[in-house]
Amino acid sequence: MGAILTYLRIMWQFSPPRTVLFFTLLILSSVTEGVGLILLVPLLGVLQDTGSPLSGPVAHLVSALKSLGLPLTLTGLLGAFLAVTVVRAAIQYSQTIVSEHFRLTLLDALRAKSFDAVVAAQWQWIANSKRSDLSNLLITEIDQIGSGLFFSIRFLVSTLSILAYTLVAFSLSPGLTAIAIILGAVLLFTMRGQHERAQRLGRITSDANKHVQQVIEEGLAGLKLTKILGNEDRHSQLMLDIRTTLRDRTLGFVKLNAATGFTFQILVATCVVLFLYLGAQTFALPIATLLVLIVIFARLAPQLRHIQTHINQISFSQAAFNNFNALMASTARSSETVVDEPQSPPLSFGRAISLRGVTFRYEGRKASVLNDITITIPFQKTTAIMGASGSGKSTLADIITGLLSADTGDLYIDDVLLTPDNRLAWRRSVAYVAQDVFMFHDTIRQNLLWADAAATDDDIRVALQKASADFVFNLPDGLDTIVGDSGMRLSGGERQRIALARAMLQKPLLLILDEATSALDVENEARIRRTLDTLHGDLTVIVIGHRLPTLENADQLIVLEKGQVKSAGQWHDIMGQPNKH
Ligand SMILES: Nc1ncnc2c1ncn2[C@@H]1O[C@H](COP(=O)(O)OP(=O)(O)OP(=O)(O)O)[C@@H](O)[C@H]1O
Repeated sequence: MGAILTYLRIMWQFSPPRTVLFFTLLILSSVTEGVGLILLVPLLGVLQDTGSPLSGPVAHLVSALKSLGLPLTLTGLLGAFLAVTVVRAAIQYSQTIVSEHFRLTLLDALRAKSFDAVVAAQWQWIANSKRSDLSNLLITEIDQIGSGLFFSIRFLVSTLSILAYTLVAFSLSPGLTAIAIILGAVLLFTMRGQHERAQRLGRITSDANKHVQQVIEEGLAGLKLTKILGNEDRHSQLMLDIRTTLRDRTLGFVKLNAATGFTFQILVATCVVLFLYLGAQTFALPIATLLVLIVIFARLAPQLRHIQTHINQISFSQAAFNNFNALMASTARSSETVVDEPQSPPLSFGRAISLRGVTFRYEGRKASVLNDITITIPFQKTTAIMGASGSGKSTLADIITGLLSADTGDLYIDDVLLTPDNRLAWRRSVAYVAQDVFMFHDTIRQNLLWADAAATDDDIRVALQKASADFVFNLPDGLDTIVGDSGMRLSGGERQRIALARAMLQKPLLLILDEATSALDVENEARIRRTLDTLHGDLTVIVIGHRLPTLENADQLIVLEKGQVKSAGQWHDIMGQPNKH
């Protein structure tokens, strides 16, 4: 019941007017259903020509029909019955469309909300998250929530129908209906163990779905390694195991639903037989009333069974809903508190970027990765950062771009302290090219336009030339060449040069190259070096790397060792040899 209330709350929070419309249609549908049923009593009376006195709501309805000028003949009553049925069908038609539209837009909003929450989370949260769990939540679990919503709506439809039938039955035979209500309540109570089982099955199926997503994503991403190691069979076996687990879980739930339906059908049929026997023998009801009660019970029985399976389905979807809530809570705690409007201008600077006593530790790690870093990156100069693998160079770059925030210490852009409020504005001034280049499965042009959607072909040409990536123009499809998954159809060096061109299109104030020339051959590395030379004096550049040729033209060299600045100064002071600048 708690889950249904939760779904109702979500519906209300999403759109109060649509919730009101949905419930209005639901109530109208039940009322017309009840009226149609009550109409059957005089109709059957006329058919049988019993002339037995009418009482309760039947009498009220008949006098209402009389006052409307409707003759209480067979034709008049059949006409009224047909009219009520048509109205009910029209209401049910609208109700189906309204509720499905409501459900789908609500689901869409939940998907967008969770995706936006992930995008707005701090980089460290994103880096620590399991990609496959996130995609499972955004695709499969949201679909599960959609099914929970669907069955909550069906539950409400069935409940109101049952209510309408019960009210009509009560007006025809209060004693008999009272017995039916008590028996119905006992039935529902005895079945509650099924709901707990459904909830448990929902939880384990949700875990199995996560695992499937992980195996599929990692399997596809690691296919090259799989083939080289000859591990195709191992991979297929892994997939088979997880598919079997998922199939067994799903089958378990199907069996649970089928068992619920089986038990319920028998119990309900027994009750109906009992009622009709009591109605005819003990309560001695007139035949018209008895016939209507038969119609009511015949309709009531499947509705009761549906309600059971609906509750099972809703309980099953509970795990997905809990995961969604956990994600929203976790992203809310780790959200970048950005006051800055996305359209505000990039944060500019004209003197230096300064880090003062910056310390940083990754969550779950005992030791700090960066310790008391105090450095200055001068405006329009080139700074090289060197250090052994794991010394903290990339982490330092992430702090400078504002992707990570220091645990202690400050980052100043000229005299402006970097805070959550101006972090986005600062990031718009920074271009970052990493060793692993990310590319969309799209054309080279679209990959470049990601940096500046308004760039013209001329802008693109200039950027490609600057980045020594004019090989693009020799490709058969030129800018319209599809790069493949993550740029797989290009060489590592080609990807790096396109990434550099993309950074150029951004027209940044600070360009960070994090091992960005590691995949280049000597000739292309020399060309990039020449590009950097032409940018020298116009752009502030940070080059992170191990390879001396790319670094040696820097104005300043910072050497990191185990997260600390080992030395900082001019190249020749540290390396004992002169450079060009
Ligand atoms: N997301 C993370 N969570 C936990 N620890 C991390 C994370 N990213 C990096 N580290 C750890 O932080 C340390 C510094 O990593 P970093 O990538 O900054 O080093 P680096 O100097 O750039 O190394 P390389 O030259 O090999 O790229 C390493 O010990 C690494 O294991």
